[in-house]
Order: sequence, then structure tokens, then C-alpha cells
Amino acid sequence: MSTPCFTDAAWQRNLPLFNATLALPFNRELAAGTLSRERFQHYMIQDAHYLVAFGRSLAVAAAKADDADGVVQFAKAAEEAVVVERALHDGFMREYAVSAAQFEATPLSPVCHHYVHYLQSMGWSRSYPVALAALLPCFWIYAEVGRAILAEARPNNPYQSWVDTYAGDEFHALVARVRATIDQLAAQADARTLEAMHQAYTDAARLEWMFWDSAYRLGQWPC
Ligand SMILES: Cc1ncc(CN)c(N)n1
Repeated sequence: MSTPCFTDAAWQRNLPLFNATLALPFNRELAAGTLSRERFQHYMIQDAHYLVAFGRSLAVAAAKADDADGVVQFAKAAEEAVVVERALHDGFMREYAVSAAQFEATPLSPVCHHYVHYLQSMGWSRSYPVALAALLPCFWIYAEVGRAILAEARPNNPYQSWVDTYAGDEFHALVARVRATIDQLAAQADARTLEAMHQAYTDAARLEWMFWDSAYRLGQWPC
């Protein structure tokens, strides 16, 4: 029997966590279209903050890439995170009348703060393959949550544009390219690096769970 590639192995290791993510009240209510506007707005503001840091971490990965293709791949992914994904957020911000000033004045929630600092420290301090493994759940879990929710297809879902973005072919093609690069790097990695990649993936997948959970709870600093 052939050994599974890194990304398939990581997916299998973290399958219970993915199922728990899909089952979160935030995602159940998002799928049903019944999620409160207050919770979605909280999520959107936090996520718009998150995307800037995510883009920055991708740019650091681009700088660390060991070949020209990697530089271009992650520099483009950084641009897409900041420009394309945030365009989706800007649409919701306009709909909810959240001004730029209100957005800027909203601090990062504790979970968002932890997640962005995690990604940035992985980007700056760990090797290229390990930093990429930490970034993979940000792509892949969103793509799979998007597809799973799309399959439930509820009519007149106010969050349909969110679902369509992450369930869409373009986003899935991006995920496939990131997985391919990571699998190539993993195929050449030693056992220690591979284990660090698995740990980085799991830590980020947990933070994805926590991000949605925090949005549902309207997470804030206690004092
Ligand atoms: C928290 C989070 N993780 C991932 C994604 C998808 N790039 C996102 N928009 N927000």
C-alpha cells in the first residue's frame, strides 16, 4: 500500500476536528441562513482584520520560497487574500453600514489576535514547509466548509455570496495548487520537519474552529 501524501495524511489526522468545525452553531446557522446579523457582522470585522495578517504571512512565505514558482504563487495568494476576499467583506460592510472608522476602531478579538500572531510567528520563525503547513487550513478548511454548506442549498440565504466564494471553482483550484506545493516539499522533508508540519496544520485547524466559535460568542477581551 502506498504512503498517503502529506495533505491527505493531515486531512485524515484532523477529520474529527473538521467535522466538529462543520457542526459549530456558527456554521449550522450560516448554512440555514438563520445566523444573526450581529454574529455575522462580528465575524466579518474580525475576518477583515485577519485577512490582512493572512496576506502578510503569505507574503513572508513568498519571500522564503525556494524557487521562482513559489515566490509567484504565494505573492499572488497574498494579493488575492487582501484584494479578492476582502472585496467580499467590503460588500457586507456596506450592507451593514460598518464605516471604515468603525472597522479600524474595533480591536482584534482574543482569538483573532492569537490566530494572526500564530501565523505571523510561523511565517517569520519557521522553515518554508512548516510555515506553509500552518497556512494550509486557512485555505482548505474554508473550501470544504463552503462546499459542504453549498450542498445543503437553502434558498434565499443572506450569506450566499460568502458560501459561493469559498465553494467556488476558483477558490478550490487555489487550494489544489497550495496542496500540490506542500506535498512536493513534504516529499523531500525529513521526519522531524514532517512532524512539525503536522503539528503546524493541527494548531491552525484548531484556531479555525476557535475563530468561528469566538464569532458566535461575540468574543471580546474580558477587561
Ligand atoms: C479565519 C479565516 N480563515 C481562513 C479564511 C479563508 N482564507 C478566512 N477568510 N478567515
